[in-house]
Amino acid sequence: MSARILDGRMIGRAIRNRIKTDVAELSELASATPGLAVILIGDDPASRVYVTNKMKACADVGIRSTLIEYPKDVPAEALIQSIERLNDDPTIHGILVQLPLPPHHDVRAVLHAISIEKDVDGFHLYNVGGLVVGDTIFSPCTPFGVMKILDHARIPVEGRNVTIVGASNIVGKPMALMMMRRDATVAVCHAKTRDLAQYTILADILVVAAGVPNLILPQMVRTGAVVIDVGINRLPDGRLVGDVDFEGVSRKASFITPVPGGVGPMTVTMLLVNTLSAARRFVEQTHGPIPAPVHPEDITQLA
Ligand SMILES: Nc1nc(=O)c2c([nH]1)NC[C@@H]1CN(c3ccc(C(=O)N[C@@H](CCC(=O)O)C(=O)O)cc3)C=[N+]21
Repeated sequence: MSARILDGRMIGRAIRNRIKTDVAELSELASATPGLAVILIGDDPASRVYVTNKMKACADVGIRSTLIEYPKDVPAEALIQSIERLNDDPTIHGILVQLPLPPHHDVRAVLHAISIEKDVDGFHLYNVGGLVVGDTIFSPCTPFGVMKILDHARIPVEGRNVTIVGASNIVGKPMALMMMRRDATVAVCHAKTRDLAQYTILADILVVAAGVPNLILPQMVRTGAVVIDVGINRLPDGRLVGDVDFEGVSRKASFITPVPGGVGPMTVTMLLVNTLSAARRFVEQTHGPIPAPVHPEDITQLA
């Protein structure tokens, strides 16, 4: 068997085209151009590249974005004040604090200063809790992007065995909740899991977000499985690879996401989706209901 490639750039492009239309419509209808504020603390070059890419993606669909930079030793109070100003700014609909923060910063305190209505990363406790009970305002971008990839390829989730490798707050745990919401049977594995293969081999859908190159080998994957690789690892030779042995596993899986060009571009796309959704919400709260977007299916919904 040779797996079909789930092309995150292509799916992302299709969604971004629709966002572009919706952004233009919202700008015209309510003169509210969606606005995203990105806060970057410190001088991590990788973070800078990610932030630049996100802002470029915003520009492509007509979302205004503002970069606010702080040195790594910015006092906590200054940071919180800056976030509070953005919370009160009617031209800003989404706020993103680029992670990881430099050491010594209290990540929780920073994330929880963000207004839940502007928390387009979905990292605030309220939105995490919303995900648990099924009525979140914003879903975290990476697992949200994974769901959109599956939906786009019409891969059913209900009743299927989903194994998630990685239990982080930003990928593994919210991924598990989204899959449970769709009536999958979910196993979550992590660094302390004994005999990982015992769980991965059961998976109809395998989502890997561990940050370990070649963690998933062909013998660990069931024939015909759908394999979603969330890992991003930079090898010493400069190559970017996921957590899955792509060559080997492609021969066994029915669908597979590549790295690069799989989940990564979808993460950025879902940030745009959440920012659009935040702007719509703002307009509705200040001016009352707005007509539904032109598209029959609401891209901002988790489904
Ligand atoms: N507050 C916050 N929100 C985030 O969403 C967030 C964050 N902090 N910190 C870092 C991680 C990582 N992340 C990625 C986004 C896009 C790609 C992406 O576009 N990847 C390309 C390749 C990019 C490259 O060449 O390096 C791809 O997979 O094709 C990857 C990773 C968002 N993150």
